[in-house]
Amino acid sequence: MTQTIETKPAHDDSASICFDQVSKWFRRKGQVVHALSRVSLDIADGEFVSFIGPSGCGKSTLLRLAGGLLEPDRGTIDVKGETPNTARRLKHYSFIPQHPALLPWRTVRRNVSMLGEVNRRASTAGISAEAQLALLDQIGLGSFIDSYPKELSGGMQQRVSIARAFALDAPVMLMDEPFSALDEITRSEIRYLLLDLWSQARSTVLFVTHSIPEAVVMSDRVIVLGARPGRVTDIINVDLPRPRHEAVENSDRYHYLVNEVRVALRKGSS
Ligand SMILES: Nc1ncnc2c1ncn2[C@@H]1O[C@H](COP(=O)(O)OP(=O)(O)OP(=O)(O)O)[C@@H](O)[C@H]1O
Repeated sequence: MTQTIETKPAHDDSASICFDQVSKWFRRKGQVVHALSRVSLDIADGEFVSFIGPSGCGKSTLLRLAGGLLEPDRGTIDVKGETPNTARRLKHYSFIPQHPALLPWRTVRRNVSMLGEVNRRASTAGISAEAQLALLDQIGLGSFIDSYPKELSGGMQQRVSIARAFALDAPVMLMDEPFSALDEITRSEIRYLLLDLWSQARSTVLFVTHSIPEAVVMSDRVIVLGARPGRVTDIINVDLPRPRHEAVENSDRYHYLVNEVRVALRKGSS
């Protein structure tokens, strides 16, 4: 039997993003894939929420629906009082994809300023040029601002992608497995850097990951999805104190929460 979990009553006024009974089907080669079933979820302003679940359970689809790149077949999504489409036009979003997708002919500095230049005519052109340089410094790229992407390691390129997203200063950030292409040491370093930047920006974050430890370290809540069709099967509140640094991974509470998510995932996929 499918289960729908509602965290708060639908359309909580203080929520930044509300999914209300959202379902999505895809049609592929004459077959219908039921990607998401009746997802209801309220995400608070400034909350960091992770989505975790088995491959194909609809995590990226949820992100694309929230970002207005797909339309739900049933249900509604509200982003700061707007439809996702309008929110996209109002430049409410920034996005960190799995692969950095930098422009090879632009330096680090000009990759980071790029989206602000594109949005110049919108009300949100992002942070100032000086603030962008400070951001690059904070993320460890201060000596590489005039380098080209091909001169950087994969981890450094992903840092540029993160800086580019934060430079937009958008109220909602969508992150689709942003660390999955990185080795474990780089991944761990960058996740805490991202948390530092987020603690200053305080945007609302929807973060897709396959990593249980990562979901726990980063999030205020971990949303566990089950597959066929994709649906919310559990929600784990992460009450670890912030700011979080690597030491949090030594705490008993962290290990307890990692286990909670593991058990929820097992339960959701059985
Ligand atoms: N554009 C599309 N056309 C047809 N089917 C699609 C499309 N996008 C997604 N799907 C299907 O919808 C389901 C959910 O896909 P989605 O990519 O959201 O899952 P996911 O949880 O992000 O997967 P993964 O963890 O492997 O990245 C899958 O069965 C997928 O094949």
